[in-house]
Amino acid sequence: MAQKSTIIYTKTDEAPALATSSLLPIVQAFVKNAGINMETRDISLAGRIIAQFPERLKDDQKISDALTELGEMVKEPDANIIKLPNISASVPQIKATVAELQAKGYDLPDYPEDPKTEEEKSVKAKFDVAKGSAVNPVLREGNSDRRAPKAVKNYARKNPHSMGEWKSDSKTHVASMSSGDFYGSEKSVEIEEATNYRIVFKDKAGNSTLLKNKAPLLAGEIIDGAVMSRKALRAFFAEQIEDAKKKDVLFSVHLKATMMKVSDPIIFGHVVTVFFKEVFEKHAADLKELGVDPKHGLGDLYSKIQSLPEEKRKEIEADIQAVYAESPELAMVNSDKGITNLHVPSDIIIDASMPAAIRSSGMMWGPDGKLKDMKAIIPDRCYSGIYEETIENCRKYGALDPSAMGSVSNVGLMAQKAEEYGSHDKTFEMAGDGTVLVLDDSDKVLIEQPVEEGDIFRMCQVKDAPVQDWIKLAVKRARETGNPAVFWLDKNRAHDARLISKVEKYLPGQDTKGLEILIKTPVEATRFSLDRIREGKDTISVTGNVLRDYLTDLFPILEVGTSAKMLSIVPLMNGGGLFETGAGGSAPKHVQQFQEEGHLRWDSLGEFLALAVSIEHLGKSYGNDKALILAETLDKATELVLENGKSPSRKVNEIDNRGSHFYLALYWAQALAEQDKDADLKRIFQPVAAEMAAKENVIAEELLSAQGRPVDIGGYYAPDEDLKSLAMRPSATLNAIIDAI
Ligand SMILES: NC(=O)C1=CN([C@@H]2O[C@H](COP(=O)(O)OP(=O)(O)OC[C@H]3O[C@@H](n4cnc5c(N)ncnc54)[C@H](OP(=O)(O)O)[C@@H]3O)[C@@H](O)[C@H]2O)C=CC1
Ligand SMILES: O=C(O)CCC(=O)C(=O)O
Ligand SMILES: [Mg+2]
Repeated sequence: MAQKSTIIYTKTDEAPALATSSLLPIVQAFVKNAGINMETRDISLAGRIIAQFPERLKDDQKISDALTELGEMVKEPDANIIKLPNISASVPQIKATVAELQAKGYDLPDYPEDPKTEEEKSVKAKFDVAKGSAVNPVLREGNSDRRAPKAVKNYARKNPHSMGEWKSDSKTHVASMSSGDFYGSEKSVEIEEATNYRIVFKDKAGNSTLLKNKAPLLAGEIIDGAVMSRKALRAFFAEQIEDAKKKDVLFSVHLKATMMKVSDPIIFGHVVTVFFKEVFEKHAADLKELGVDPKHGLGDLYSKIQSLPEEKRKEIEADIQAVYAESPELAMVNSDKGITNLHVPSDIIIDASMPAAIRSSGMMWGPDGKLKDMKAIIPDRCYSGIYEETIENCRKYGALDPSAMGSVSNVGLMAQKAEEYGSHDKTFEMAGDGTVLVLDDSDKVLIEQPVEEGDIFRMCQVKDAPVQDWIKLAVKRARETGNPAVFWLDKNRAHDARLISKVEKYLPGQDTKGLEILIKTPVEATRFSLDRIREGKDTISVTGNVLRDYLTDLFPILEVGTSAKMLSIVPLMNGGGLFETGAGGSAPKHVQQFQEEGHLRWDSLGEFLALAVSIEHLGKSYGNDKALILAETLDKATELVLENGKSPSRKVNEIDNRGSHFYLALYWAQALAEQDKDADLKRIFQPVAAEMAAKENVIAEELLSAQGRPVDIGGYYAPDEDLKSLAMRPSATLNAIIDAI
């Protein structure tokens, strides 16, 4: 049960987890004065794995299954959760976490790559609970409202971030399949009466295999079935490799293997084996023996061949080099370390990778460490057009101008595992040729798809209640802002055509008088929004779950430099609030910098914004006036952090994450001391503000002097809490003030 005065602050991974060690003690010291209890729940990758194996662990190693608990909590009206970004783990990340925990004395099993026994299958099933995007779909019991707050936008206009210039002769382009993809094969139905469905594969000989057992469907639910053809996909990759070479552009792949944790790793595996065809064919037997799985990338191959006799290993390495010599250059994730776009699937996450390239003149890093035009491979056509259109727009009109451009906010259909991002348990790689059938209780065929061996079949669902809630939220945002709201829906796509009918059915039930509400295909909507953005005008994008994800990185990165500065609210369908921090991820590169030189460039602005709305939600829900004042003053403090340039710098020996937290605390205390609505808060925070101001230089100095050398926090996925806290709270003077509040 969620308590009325409790806010849950999630403990996650990497940079946001480091930042939490510094920020949370400050926040707790402030909010307790409004009777708010701030508790943490561990949903980090390490925490999620540990929670799966209690029977193997000592009592002091066990942790409870916080994700399941929060998954229940979000259905209660009292829920108030601040959700920081967490790792959506690829298999290489899971293996690294297990190795780290084992070395720390946790008796965890190895990740079974190729489970054969029942025991191994059950172990793998447990790891799969923690794999990929395992957290967000569980917590997102509501649709999404993401936007750049006014203060953030104003700041960006006055202090525009760098933007790479665009040339009209840029060779950068997006390449997608022309047939055989999910887009081309999608079939969609709306369920009339509640029933159950099951998914069955019928082979050519008429033998049936049950792929998914009976699961419920509600009236009004939309379900889709689509297929990615293995043959068409591989032929497409082969063509594009040739074409990239001919055009002399970098070959790059952009997928979402974390959220699309079944389909996209398979697609990634195909591009790896087509690109390195000679290596995988010539050494097939050895690589099979070693258990190399192309779905995990070239990195997996490199690490597994280390156990081969030197001669054999060198032969394979030479064959890889021979492929490089013959092939187009690969886009690099880290050119210094030789890590390519095909090394690890979790390194090429499309929502962040495409906007980053568009911001850098449409270029990515090549093997020589220099920026170069690229071919962006996005195999499926469902959403790739938005990037092609944006690229085309920049080529035609030049880079966008952050000092003058408008804004595109988003209302995203996300609740109850909507659409593709809820499809993992309904996605299958086909074992043979035949037909996939989705059948209802009366054995009626809901969807039928012909398939061939190796094809990927995917079924998605979206329930009617979330769709209605989404339409309402769109109208609400249009009303609140006066901006046009555009539904990004493509009538030529089976699923979208059904959603359009729902929009047409439910919109008349809303008060839309005087509002501009449009429906456009994603490509048209991109053009419409970009035309407006160039005129300094704001537009609301109303999208499905995938475009929600893509657009809330794309536009923020272009508009304000990073999606970390987004306000990201999930009004839960049962009345509670889930407040996400920013729209980006856990920034692994920031941890690397912190470990090397003691500087954490993570910007906690997303946390500041989420905290303010969370505290405000609590204040409004329970008539807690002190909470309302804390929220209001926090927003003031956040604006001052921006205005006074107290955000983290990217460079060592300048203000970092910890310094920005100090200034937030100082400005927050000052705002509380200055207000006259609540005498208690004023009395408590006057001396705090005075002392912080008096000791500003000492504190700033203590924080800066902690930088400039390597930091050891006793681990990566499961760092030592004490070491982490020590590293993240290096100012004794500040700690004393905070701890005395
Ligand atoms: N909501 C969630 O839980 C999400 C989780 N993820 C997970 O995060 C991990 C990394 O994903 P990735 O695609 O690399 O995307 P990230 O958003 O983590 O990182 C991309 C880049 O964005 C910039 N950035 C992001 N957040 C901040 C911040 N708060 N302050 C300053 N800069 C920031 C950094 O740029 P620079 O390096 O230039 O400083 C960073 O390298 C993956 O495990 C992924 O699954 C991803 C998205 C959302
Ligand atoms: O859950 C994830 O893996 C990433 C989520 C994400 O990128 C987003 O919601 O913007
Ligand atoms: Mg995203």
